[in-house]
Amino acid sequence: MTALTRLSLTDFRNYAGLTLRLDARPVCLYGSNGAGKTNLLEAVSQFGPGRGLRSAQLSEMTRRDAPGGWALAATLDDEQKISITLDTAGTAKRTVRIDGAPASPGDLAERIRIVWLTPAMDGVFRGGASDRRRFFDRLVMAHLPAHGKAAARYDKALAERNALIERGHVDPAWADAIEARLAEAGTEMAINRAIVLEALQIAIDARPEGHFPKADLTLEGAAEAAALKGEDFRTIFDLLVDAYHSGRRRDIGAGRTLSGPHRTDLAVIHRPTAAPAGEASTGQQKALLIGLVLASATALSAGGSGPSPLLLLDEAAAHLDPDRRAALFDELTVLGGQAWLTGTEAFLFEAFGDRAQRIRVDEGSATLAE
Ligand SMILES: Nc1ncnc2c1ncn2[C@@H]1O[C@H](COP(=O)(O)OP(=O)(O)OP(=O)(O)O)[C@@H](O)[C@H]1O
Repeated sequence: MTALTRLSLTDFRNYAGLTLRLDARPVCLYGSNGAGKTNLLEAVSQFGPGRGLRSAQLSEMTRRDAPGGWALAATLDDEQKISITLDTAGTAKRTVRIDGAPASPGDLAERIRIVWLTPAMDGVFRGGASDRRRFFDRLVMAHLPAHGKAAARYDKALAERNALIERGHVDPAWADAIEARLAEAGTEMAINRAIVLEALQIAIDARPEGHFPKADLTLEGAAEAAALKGEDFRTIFDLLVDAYHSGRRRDIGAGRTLSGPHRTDLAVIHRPTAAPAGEASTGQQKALLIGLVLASATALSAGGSGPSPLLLLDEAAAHLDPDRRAALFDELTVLGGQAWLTGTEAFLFEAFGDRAQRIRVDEGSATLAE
C-alpha cells in the first residue's frame, strides 16, 4: 500500500497552515465551490514530477499576501517523511527533502507516483492531438519518470531547429548536429511511449467488463510505430534523422518542424461501439477516461518496479450514476495506492460506507468528519 498518513501545507493556495492526519483508506474531500478541495489535490500532486495537476507556476501557488514561498510535508505509510519547499525570496526553486536529507526530484519519484484525473481532461478525446499527447505523456511520466527529462531535451532541440528554420537559411552542419540531438531525445520518448502503451493496453484488456468501457489505443507517429514493432534504438534514431533531414525544405516553407514525436497523436477507440472516443457521448467519454486512469494505476501497481500510485480524482464522482459510482468505489478500495476524491457534498461518497475517510473542507481549513 502507498498512502499519505500525514499531510501538511504552509502558505499553499488558500491554506495558511493545515495538518491532516490520515489512514490508508481513500480520502473523500467535500465542501462548497471554492472551498479549497482541488487545492489539496494540487498540493498532493506536487510530490510527483512536473508542476502538478494545474500545471501552475511555482510562485502562483504561494498564498496571496504570504511573504515567502510555500511548503508541503507528508508522511508516507507512517514511515518516510517527504517535504517540498519553495522559497520565493531565495532561488525560487523547489527544495526536496526525504527524512530530513536533501534529495532530488528523481529520489522522490522512486518513492511516490501519482496519477490524476481532472475536469480539464474531459475534452481530451474531442480536442486536438496536443491535448491527447500531453495527457498520455503525463501517464508515461508516472510510469517512467525519466520521460520528462527526455521530453525537455527534445523541446530544447526543437526550439533550436525551429529558430534555424525561421531564418530560412540553414547551415547544413549546424542542422545535422541539432537534428541528431532531436532524434536522440525523440527516440527515447518514442520507446518510453511504446512501453507504456503496451502496459496500459494489457491492463485495459484485463479489466472487468461493465461500468467503465474499454479502449483500444494506438500511437500515430512513425517513431512510436517502429518502437511498437520492436525496432531497436539505432533504427528508430536513423528513421528520425532521415525524416528531419528530408523534411528541411518543407519545414523552411512552413516555418516550423512538421514531423517528429512532437506531432504524435494517441488514437483512442471506444471498444463497445468500435468508434473513435471523440464521437462517444459525454458520459461515455468520462467513463472511458476513468477506465483508462484506473488501468494506468493497475499497470503501475502490477509493474512491480516502484510504489503503487496515489490516484487523484477531481470531481469524478458527481458525474457518475449511482451504480457506476459504487463500482468506482469498489475498485478504489482494493487499489494498491490511496485514492483522493473531491465532491461538493458528502452524500456522493455514501457508497464507500466505512471503507473511506471523509474530510470537510471549508475556506482554507479542513477537518476530519467521521
Ligand atoms: N495563491 C492563492 N492564494 C490564496 N487563495 C487562493 C490562491 N489560489 C487560489 N486561491 C483560492 O482558492 C479557492 C479555490 O480553491 P479550489 O479550486 O481548491 O476550490 P474547490 O473546493 O475545488 O472548488 P470547486 O468545487 O468549485 O471546484 C478560490 O477561492 C481561490 O481564490
